[in-house]
Amino acid sequence: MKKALLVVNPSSGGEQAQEYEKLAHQKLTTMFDEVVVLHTKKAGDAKNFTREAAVDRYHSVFVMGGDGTVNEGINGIAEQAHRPNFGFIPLGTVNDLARALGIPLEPEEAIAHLSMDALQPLDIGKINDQYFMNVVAIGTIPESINDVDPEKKTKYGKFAYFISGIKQLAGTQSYKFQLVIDGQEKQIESSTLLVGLTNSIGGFETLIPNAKVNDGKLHLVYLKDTSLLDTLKTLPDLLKGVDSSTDHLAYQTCETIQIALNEDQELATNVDGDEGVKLPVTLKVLPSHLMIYC
Ligand SMILES: Nc1ncnc2c1ncn2[C@@H]1O[C@H](COP(=O)(O)OP(=O)(O)OP(=O)(O)O)[C@@H](O)[C@H]1O
Repeated sequence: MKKALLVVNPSSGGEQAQEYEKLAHQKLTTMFDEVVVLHTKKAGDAKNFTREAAVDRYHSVFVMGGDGTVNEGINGIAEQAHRPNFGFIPLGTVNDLARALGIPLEPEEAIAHLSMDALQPLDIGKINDQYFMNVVAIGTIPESINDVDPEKKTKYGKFAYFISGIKQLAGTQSYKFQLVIDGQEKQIESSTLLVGLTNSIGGFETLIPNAKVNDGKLHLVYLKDTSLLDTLKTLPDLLKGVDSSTDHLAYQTCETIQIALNEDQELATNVDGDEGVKLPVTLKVLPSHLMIYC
């Protein structure tokens, strides 16, 4: 008997949230013998619900919500011996994983698009004890995103991130990072460093065009900037999409990376759009760790 769990974040999806839930439930009942629906009430619920479903050996788990809910859903199953197939209906403002997988951004279309046969392996990343599916960002611009008021983020979406990033540029500060990339030590100075798993970062779908969802690689991009003028020089290269190092940006792929600050400073990471752990961090890729409905 095939059993599925649908986790719904009722705070995502606006006025039509209930209608989307009804449609998703109807669709899943055509695919599975039993469908259990659970609603989140707070941060951490989606992770707990999917973890319990993995322990109970569900065939598949689905989440409806923004990238935060998708990240939690993945964190719930990533460490389990039995990992149910994972699916999601994007209801957020950024939806990077949906963009990377070509899942329709329109919820009704995404629901109609779900099929038992449309499954593919997905790489996920691990940062210290936590999992991510899109990006770990560190430095001046990500710090400013960590400070965006969650209500504004929901209301203005990508635009809020953009404005906060631009505002922060005025006070660009570079950091001296100590990196160990696949065992090789490297000292760099940069305002902003990204480790991506997919081509879509912060809603910009062509930022790392070569990053495929199951290429078994982490994609490291960092700005070679130490002043506002340097930062501005990186923008055309960033907007074009990063597929090689330039005078202003560095790009390389790897499987593991350790990131620490050289000096005695505190810096938090941003993991899949939400504030994450502080440096130092160790990141690694878990190739094809999950099967995802796409
Ligand atoms: N019932 C609820 N009411 C209010 N907030 C909730 C509820 N359930 C979960 N949450 C919060 O929603 C967060 C996740 O939101 P998520 O990122 O999925 O949606 P979003 O903010 O609409 O999307 P995006 O960030 O892409 O715009 C959780 O971390 C939790 O804090």
